[in-house]
Amino acid sequence: MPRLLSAEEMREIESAAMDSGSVTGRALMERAGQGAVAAALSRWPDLASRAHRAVILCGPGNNGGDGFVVARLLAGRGWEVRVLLMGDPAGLPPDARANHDLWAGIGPVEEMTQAVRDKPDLVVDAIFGTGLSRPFEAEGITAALADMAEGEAVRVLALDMPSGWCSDSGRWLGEGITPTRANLTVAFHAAKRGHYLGDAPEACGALAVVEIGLDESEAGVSLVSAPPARRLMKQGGHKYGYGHALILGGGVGKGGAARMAARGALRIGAGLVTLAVPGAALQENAARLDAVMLTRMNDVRDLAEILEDDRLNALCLGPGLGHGGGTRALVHAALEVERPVVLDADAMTSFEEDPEELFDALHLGVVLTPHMGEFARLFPDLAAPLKESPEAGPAYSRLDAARLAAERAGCTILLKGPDTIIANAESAALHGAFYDRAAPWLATAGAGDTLAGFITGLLARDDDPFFAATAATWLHADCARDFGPGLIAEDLPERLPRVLARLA
Ligand SMILES: NC(=O)C1=CN([C@@H]2O[C@H](COP(=O)(O)OP(=O)(O)OC[C@H]3O[C@@H](n4cnc5c(N)ncnc54)[C@H](OP(=O)(O)O)[C@@H]3O)[C@@H](O)[C@H]2O)[C@@H](O)CC1
Ligand SMILES: Nc1ncnc2c1ncn2[C@@H]1O[C@H](COP(=O)(O)OP(=O)(O)O)[C@@H](O)[C@H]1O
Ligand SMILES: [K+]
Repeated sequence: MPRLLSAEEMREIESAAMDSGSVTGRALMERAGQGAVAAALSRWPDLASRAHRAVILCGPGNNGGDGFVVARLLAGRGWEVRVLLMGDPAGLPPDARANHDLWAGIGPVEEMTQAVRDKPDLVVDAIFGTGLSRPFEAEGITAALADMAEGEAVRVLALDMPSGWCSDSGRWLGEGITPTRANLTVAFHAAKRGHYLGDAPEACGALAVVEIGLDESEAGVSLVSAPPARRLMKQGGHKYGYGHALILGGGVGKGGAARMAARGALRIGAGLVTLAVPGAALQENAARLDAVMLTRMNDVRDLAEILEDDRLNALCLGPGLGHGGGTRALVHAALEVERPVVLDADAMTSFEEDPEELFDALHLGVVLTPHMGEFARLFPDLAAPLKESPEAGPAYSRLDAARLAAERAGCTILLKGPDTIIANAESAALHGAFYDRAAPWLATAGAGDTLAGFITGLLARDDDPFFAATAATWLHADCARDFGPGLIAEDLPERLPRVLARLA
């Protein structure tokens, strides 16, 4: 899986390479500029066909240095280039200063003021990249940038990050200021976490990652990619070899969520799936189910009896289960048998008065699948800082929140959203439904229930919770993308065969 870096990890990789003597900062900066120009011309071939006009906004650090390189390269292609600098050239770090001086031999460096007015073909945002450490206060500059960018024909190219966005958290660091936006963001060496978190991906427009000659490393968190097909296919054997998932369902008229979860578990390859519902709801469920089996479960005693069959090796509680003491008792009974279990929706919310009661009972085989609202009920202190405007970068992120929650809960947490985070005590991974994996059709009722079912099905197949959660998330988004507009949650399990066949 590709790795997503924090600003600090990126700096460590750069310094290690420079200290080893394998590369200089100047060479890295030159390649960054070259990569950015190449990425822009490849995305917008009309810009490659003849010379155009560019305005380049350079900041006081090395991001600004990249901007000077881009200015020089475009001028070399015959472009008319206007360069504006925020701050004093004397304060630029050495590599940026060197590139400033090279540019100064070609054209003027204007002072960046709020009064920039222009309508170029390309605006290059090289104000701040990974070094943004304080709130972004340049309101006039962002307004000028937005003004220049207005209109169909103008393209905004952001170097590393649209300025003002925190590259660690994907959060906007300019409270009260209209956020910057780009049409294309070019990241150097590796994508940063902020390219896949919060609102930043939308602000980035498209994302291109360019090589600047640094070695791959194990630093960072994984960006979830396609799961290996061999772990998802069936290789002969008996249905019990693929496990038996038990999904708990709600009462009369409340069974849809659990039925979708059950169908998801079966489609993803659990050998057998049984839905357990109160006696009064048996008939309506029987009318809606074929391959999914049905059993009666009126209360926690019934559940304990059902669980005496230890072939039921993965459980799912939450979708449509109802809120309150009855559900809490069921969750305790399910956790006591120490089998892999997904706790979703009502199974989490039922503990909002006393989350510790839940945490005390959790074990390593559990996957909690909250969306942000549910997360805030179980981990109010970890969610609260995400609602406040960050004061400095690198800012606290959803990734940080999910990791801390996983540590506290002692299990795997899957924090849902367009940026889904999967974390346990050892690892974290991020699935970004952005760029070429956008799946906005997942914003539909019941999408989360099917995801819970997908995870449960993989747990029944004996996959470990972290793999089950990451693979299910990827498949879930792929089903949505494969279906496209018009998607409703029932469609998700029905798309799995196609998605799985393509992976095979
Ligand atoms: N190192 C390399 O070799 C390579 C680096 N590369 C490029 O460098 C970028 C990282 O460079 P960077 O670390 O210099 O950070 P950058 O984003 O330019 O900003 C730092 C400057 O902004 C200032 N500042 C911060 N916040 C502020 C605020 N709110 N308002 C006002 N000022 C603020 C801060 O001031 P300070 O906090 O130090 O006082 C400092 O002057 C990276 O994104 C990539 O583009 C590539 O070329 C590859 C090779
Ligand atoms: N805009 C979006 N882009 C990508 N994925 C999304 C988007 N909105 C929601 N999702 C995904 O859809 C699912 C919704 O789950 P949830 O909020 O629990 O819905 P429900 O409770 O209706 O089942 C999650 O997996 C979430 O990651
Ligand atoms: K930038």
